[in-house]
Amino acid sequence: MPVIRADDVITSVAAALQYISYYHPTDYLNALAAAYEIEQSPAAKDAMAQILFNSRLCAEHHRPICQDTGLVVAFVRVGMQVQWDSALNLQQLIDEGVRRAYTDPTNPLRASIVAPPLGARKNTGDNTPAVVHVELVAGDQVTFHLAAKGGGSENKARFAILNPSASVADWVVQTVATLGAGWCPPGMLGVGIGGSAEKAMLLAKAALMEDIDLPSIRQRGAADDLEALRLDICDRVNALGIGAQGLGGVTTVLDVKIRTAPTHAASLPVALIPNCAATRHVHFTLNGMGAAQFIPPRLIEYPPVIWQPTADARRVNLDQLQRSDLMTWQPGERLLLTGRLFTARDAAHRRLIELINRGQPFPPGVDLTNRFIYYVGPVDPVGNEVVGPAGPTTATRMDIFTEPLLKHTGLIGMIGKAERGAAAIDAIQQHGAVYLIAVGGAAYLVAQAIKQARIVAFEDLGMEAIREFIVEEMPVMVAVDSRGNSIHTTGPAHWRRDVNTSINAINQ
Ligand SMILES: O=C(O)C[C@H](O)C(=O)O
Repeated sequence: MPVIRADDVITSVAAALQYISYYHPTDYLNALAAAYEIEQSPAAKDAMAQILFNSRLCAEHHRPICQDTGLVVAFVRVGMQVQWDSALNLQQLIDEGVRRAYTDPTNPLRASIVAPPLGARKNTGDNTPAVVHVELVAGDQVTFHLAAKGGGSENKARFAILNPSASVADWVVQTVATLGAGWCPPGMLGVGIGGSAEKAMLLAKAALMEDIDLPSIRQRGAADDLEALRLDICDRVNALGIGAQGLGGVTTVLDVKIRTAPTHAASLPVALIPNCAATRHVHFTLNGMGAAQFIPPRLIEYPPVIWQPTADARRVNLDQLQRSDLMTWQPGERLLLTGRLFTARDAAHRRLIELINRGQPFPPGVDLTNRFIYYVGPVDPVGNEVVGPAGPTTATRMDIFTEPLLKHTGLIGMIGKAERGAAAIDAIQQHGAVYLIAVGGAAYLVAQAIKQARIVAFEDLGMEAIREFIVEEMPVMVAVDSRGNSIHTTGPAHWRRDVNTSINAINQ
């Protein structure tokens, strides 16, 4: 009877999480490289190039692909014949592995978990606890499927109980059309169909742990109804024209994974969970013979994509910028920013707005006059770094804070990722401000442009503290101009097409 030792679980979980923080799964890289080749939208192609180049840099330097190093989700299948040599329970073993991985001094990962979820929402400091699902199965080994799921894509999870005669494909396509780009496409869709409400969600999440195989299914033709459904959803979602980062383009999803379970005669539960460009998952098995080993991918097999800023990018000096300078910037225009900017995301925004509402001054060092806020929560630095990977977070969450900040602080622009809502766009237009985007999922590449970083306020918020960054040629794109025109509206509208056109494009 195999004995599973505590230390083997802890060591394997820690090694697995480090591994997926800097190595994209090969199937995802290959699928993205293929999508890059056929992409016709210049903006989307540029974003894909940044994601691919970032991936290579991370693999070379063993630093996280994305600043959001995720919430750890573990699906564990425990063989009923194994014995355990452990004083800790399975949740505690996995949490100890998470703790070690996220506080590893050679590659610290960002602690993103807050508890309790309401009220204080204090960062737990080591990214614990993980979300653990356990299934007892026949056999004499324990299989772990681990993922580090980004918050932006998890936020776009959706669920419905459809009428049994409704079309699942229609629901998925219509739902994806409402999600915006905060889930960082191009990625994957996990779909769970059947079971009960909670079972459908678990099926959708578990489906995302599978390798990408839709391109090979497309080549040989669907073997059953489920494969046909996957192809249909994939083609129709791609025909929406959302594209990489929501900029408009040919590819939004690289695969659609579906798992099903029997359900009640009255119900058709369906769950949808997207996975972002920083897709991270791995599996391993313990059988009593020691900890799992993870073989590094061969860098020589990485897609040979080197990203460079385009020659026509506008160079912007952030330290001499006036509101009036923004008026000539066009949606889709590429900029290289040099100078000083501030960072702030969810928790810092809440505090700034509280100060405004109470009529109190901002902390010393936080003067937003003629400045930009970058929505980011970076990874801690190592070695010679001034900051770790520092890609943008979803701007939409900051929409409710945008009008008061523009009105009361002299702020002239924001940098984030994904679209803005109508109220935020109105505020941007009203105040002659702009909204810029950096590429989500290219966090280590973006961080190369950050030359100095220091915390200036709310240090207790950890990664959510307000920092001052000095950047040099930070690559961004104008997403909403000072007249309120948004590339997230015009881009997808331009690239939307009927399904047949989309199938032809992908088959070429
Ligand atoms: O938390 C972050 O840094 C990003 C988040 O995953 C998001 O996509 O909004």
